[in-house]
Amino acid sequence: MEVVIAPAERLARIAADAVERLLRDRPDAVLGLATGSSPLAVYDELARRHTEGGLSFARSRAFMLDEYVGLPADHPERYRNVIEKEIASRVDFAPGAVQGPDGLASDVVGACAAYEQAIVDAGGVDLQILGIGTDGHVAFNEPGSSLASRTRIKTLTRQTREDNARFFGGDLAQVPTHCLTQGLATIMSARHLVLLATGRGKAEAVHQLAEGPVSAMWPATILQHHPHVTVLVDDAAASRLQLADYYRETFAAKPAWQGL
Ligand SMILES: N[C@@H]1[C@@H](O)[C@H](O)[C@@H](COP(=O)(O)O)O[C@@H]1O
Repeated sequence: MEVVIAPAERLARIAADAVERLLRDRPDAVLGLATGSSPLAVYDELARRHTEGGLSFARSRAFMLDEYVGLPADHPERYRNVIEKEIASRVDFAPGAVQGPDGLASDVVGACAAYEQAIVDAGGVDLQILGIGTDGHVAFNEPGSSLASRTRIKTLTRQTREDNARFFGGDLAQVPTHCLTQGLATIMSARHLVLLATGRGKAEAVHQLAEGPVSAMWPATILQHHPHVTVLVDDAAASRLQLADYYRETFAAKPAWQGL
């Protein structure tokens, strides 16, 4: 696991560099897109590079991590609509190239199995962008999630619903109680995981992710078993890392050609 500590604007550029390097090398690469506020600056940077630098997504495909259950198709907080607004509509993905779990499916089990199959049929995710919840969840794999889980329905914790109430006018009652989410094993199947976290509120989760024991109580800790993980954090999110100095020295000495 590589931990990079840098100001938030630089983190977004570093993540965008990894996406750009992948797409220039393999234009038909498969991306994994996350919602939440953490990746927004990365999406801004990618949209800018598309407009100003000719970075093309036309041959690529993308899979979303998760989706609320039951939000109407036109609800602005439905993750499919959030991803459309924040990145898909700002670049040149082909129609239908961005997929997400169907939070309105009547056959939930079938929809989750179909989503897993769609990812496999696409050849798997090459680069997965991730955020992390304050309780250490990734996608919507809440504490207690099976470390071997696949896409399925989950009940959201009160903590996550409170964290996300800000997107629903601060009204907890408007936040859905359930979601469909890629499982931890699904996420672990992606070839490169790039996780972004900023702010002191994420410091404990980031410490557990990088330095804690692997445990379902901090679901993100499963990433310690992945061979290619990049954790991009600002000073505040890094404030509880025991090995922060080592991570800083290592990244400062890293040759540019290595990329992430
Ligand atoms: N399902 C999303 C996660 O994918 C995201 O990582 C998390 C953190 O969000 P933020 O980046 O806004 O802190 O929020 C939600 O729960």
